[in-house]
Amino acid sequence: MMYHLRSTAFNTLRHYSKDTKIFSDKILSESHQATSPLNFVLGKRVDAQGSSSFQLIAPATGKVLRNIPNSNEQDISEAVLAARHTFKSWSKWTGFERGKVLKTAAELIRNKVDDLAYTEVLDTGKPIWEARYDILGCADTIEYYGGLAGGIKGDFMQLSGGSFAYTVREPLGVVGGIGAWNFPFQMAAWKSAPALACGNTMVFKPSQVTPLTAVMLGEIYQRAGLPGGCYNVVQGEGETGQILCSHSDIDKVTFTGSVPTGSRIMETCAKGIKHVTLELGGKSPLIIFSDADLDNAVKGAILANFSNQGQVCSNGTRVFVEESIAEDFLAKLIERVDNMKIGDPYHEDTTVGATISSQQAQIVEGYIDNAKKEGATVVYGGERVTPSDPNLAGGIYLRPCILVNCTDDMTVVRKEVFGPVLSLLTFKSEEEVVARANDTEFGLAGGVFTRDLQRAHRVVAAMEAGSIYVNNYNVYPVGVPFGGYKKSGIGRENGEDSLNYYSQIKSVYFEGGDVECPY
Ligand SMILES: NC(=O)c1ccc[n+]([C@@H]2O[C@H](COP(=O)([O-])OP(=O)(O)OC[C@H]3O[C@@H](n4cnc5c(N)ncnc54)[C@H](O)[C@@H]3O)[C@@H](O)[C@H]2O)c1
Repeated sequence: MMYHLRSTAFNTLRHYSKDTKIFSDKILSESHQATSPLNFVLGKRVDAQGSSSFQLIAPATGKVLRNIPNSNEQDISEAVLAARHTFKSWSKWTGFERGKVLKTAAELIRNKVDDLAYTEVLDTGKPIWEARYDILGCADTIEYYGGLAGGIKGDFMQLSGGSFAYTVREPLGVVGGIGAWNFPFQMAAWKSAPALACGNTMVFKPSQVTPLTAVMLGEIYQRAGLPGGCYNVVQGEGETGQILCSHSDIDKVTFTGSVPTGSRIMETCAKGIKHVTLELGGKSPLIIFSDADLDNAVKGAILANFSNQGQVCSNGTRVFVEESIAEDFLAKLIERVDNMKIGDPYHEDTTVGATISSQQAQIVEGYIDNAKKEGATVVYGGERVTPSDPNLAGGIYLRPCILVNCTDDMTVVRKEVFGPVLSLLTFKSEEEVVARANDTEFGLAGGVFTRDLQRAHRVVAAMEAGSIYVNNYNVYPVGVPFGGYKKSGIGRENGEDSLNYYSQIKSVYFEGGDVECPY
């Protein structure tokens, strides 16, 4: 994910600069984040008690920032207990009152955007303007759910003889949230805002790779008037996530991450018959017909592959280009990608920051090597770049990679790479390309570039995916639902529909006459 705003706003933000402040704010942010406790329970930062720990490494520099203890059963029980206790009162607030808190939080996020963005870069290595963009999008999302909260309501049905029925939309209880590392603040915001709007409370576990900004969101909610215990954070690796999902007092789990972890979480939740929402991986197709506006198609392909260092779940990494324009498309694509600036993510003009970790970089490079063995050709990039600043020597910077001579059966074309690797495939007919586009276990997103309206609608109708873009890619305006078909997930986030996944319906029958009983 995820760009919420229209592209004009995107360009404005891209050039918004506070260069002179960046360095000092960055240092401040680093020192604060290196020492303060990172669990958040009952409205306060607290240290976890677990005996094992993990390292927090800044992707931009490769430097170890600190060790963080894994939250153990005791830590999780305390957080869940706090959430359960506060649920009793929070769920009785009116939707309008809950909405006011969310709207205040959105404003506080906007006021704190630089601090949040610096910290997000520390965690992720993404370019600062992208981080700022993500954070402002989250403020919009939280405000959006603040607006919806007051309108959450049930139905009324008049029945015969003076009887009637009504429904009440009630919260589920305590929600366990688990996030991935590519959009850390967004995971916390997209899950907590609809959950809180419905009257639930939450215990959120960010990815161990990016633990910092989910806690800052807790402090913002607190300042906005959210009662302590409504939103709690526990830090830890997979084992901590497992304990959270298995806790008997968790009513629902909302998860973003890979398919194998999602499958394990679903299994765990099945034992307790818990509600579950899964936002999982993808291998999405982007189809470019010969009548498309070529410049826009090239821009779309870049948005579909290379933002956030290619670490975007909805990326359209299988780029199908109609054979007759493939050569022109490739030439324009290479020219534009060659303008991308790789380096210090804190610089406003950087467009490719650091890959999240050395392990992830090795996975990406493994896919590229394997693609070459299977017959693909690297026509651009794929190699490591060493920035001139020695401070960045420990970070991993990968040049975006374009592969040609690809076939549908290659590993790189079938598996989610989660890095900046575009596979270019060609096609001859609409029927052929739609069948090939759908030939995948995933169904998160897809795109089509064409000027032919009827064809656009035909292709959209035939594509098996949860989000489809026509003549653009990876745009996520606030309010538009997001989620996957097939193995890409269950449920939807971002949009009114999300409220259905954080609430349940109570139906009430009221008898207006005497009881009719045949016995
Ligand atoms: N569909 C979406 O909205 C979306 C968005 C972003 C990322 N993703 C997907 O996320 C993946 C990359 O993220 P990742 O590497 O962090 O994924 P991951 O599955 O390795 O980890 C995700 C989270 O699950 C936790 N976890 C690991 N094992 C667990 C267990 N047994 N029980 C409970 N929690 C456990 C991790 O600690 C982490 O917080 C990609 O597949 C990407 O497509 C999907």
